[in-house]
Amino acid sequence: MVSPFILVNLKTYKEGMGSNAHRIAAAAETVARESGAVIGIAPAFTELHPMSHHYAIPVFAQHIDAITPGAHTGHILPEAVRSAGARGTLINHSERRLTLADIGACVEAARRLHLESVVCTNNDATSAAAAALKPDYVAIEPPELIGSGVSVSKADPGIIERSVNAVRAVNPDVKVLTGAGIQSGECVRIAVDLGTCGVLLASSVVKAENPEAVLRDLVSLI
Ligand SMILES: O=C(CO)COP(=O)(O)O
Repeated sequence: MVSPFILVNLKTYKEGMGSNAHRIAAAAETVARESGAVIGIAPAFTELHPMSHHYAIPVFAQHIDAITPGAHTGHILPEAVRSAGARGTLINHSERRLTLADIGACVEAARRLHLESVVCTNNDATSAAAAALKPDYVAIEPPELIGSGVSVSKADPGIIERSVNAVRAVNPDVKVLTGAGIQSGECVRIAVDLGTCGVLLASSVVKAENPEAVLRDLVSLI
């Protein structure tokens, strides 16, 4: 099996800020090296540069705005994310929803700047729509399971399967991730067996007493 992509979204959890972000990134680097899995993190914007500077793991922004340099205030400039060392960016996370037009513009901006794009979706219809925009990844995350501790892999494998099929029907080059409640190697294994290339997750790693142990478990069945 090809090694899965494990992307850990640190959100704005206090357990994912400052020294905690360093602890999670160092753990990700160690477990990635040991296992051969690709483990990335999506830290707060203010942590992008420290994380990309100190660790040899892919670092993703949690969001970009579809703007170009100029007179905007309080926006996230895609060029700034790139120069802070990001490899890619989430777009349209359930906690940072965008219009379809904005999603399209963000995917375009990411492509122009050689940032990998991960468009988050909430069902198979939006997964198909996202795939039509030709991002690198579509990440299907049922919102009701996000942060619930109940794994999408076990509670709703059908939504993963339908999204994989929907994305393949539109554009087979677009890779699929899944997330919401992912917490173990078994969750990752089920997701990969259903045709995804990995998982997007947060709380089980970020809020863990021992993030390294959880990361090790996540890659244990690959
Ligand atoms: O929103 C998520 C990742 O972006 C999923 O969050 P949880 O892993 O906490 O359910």
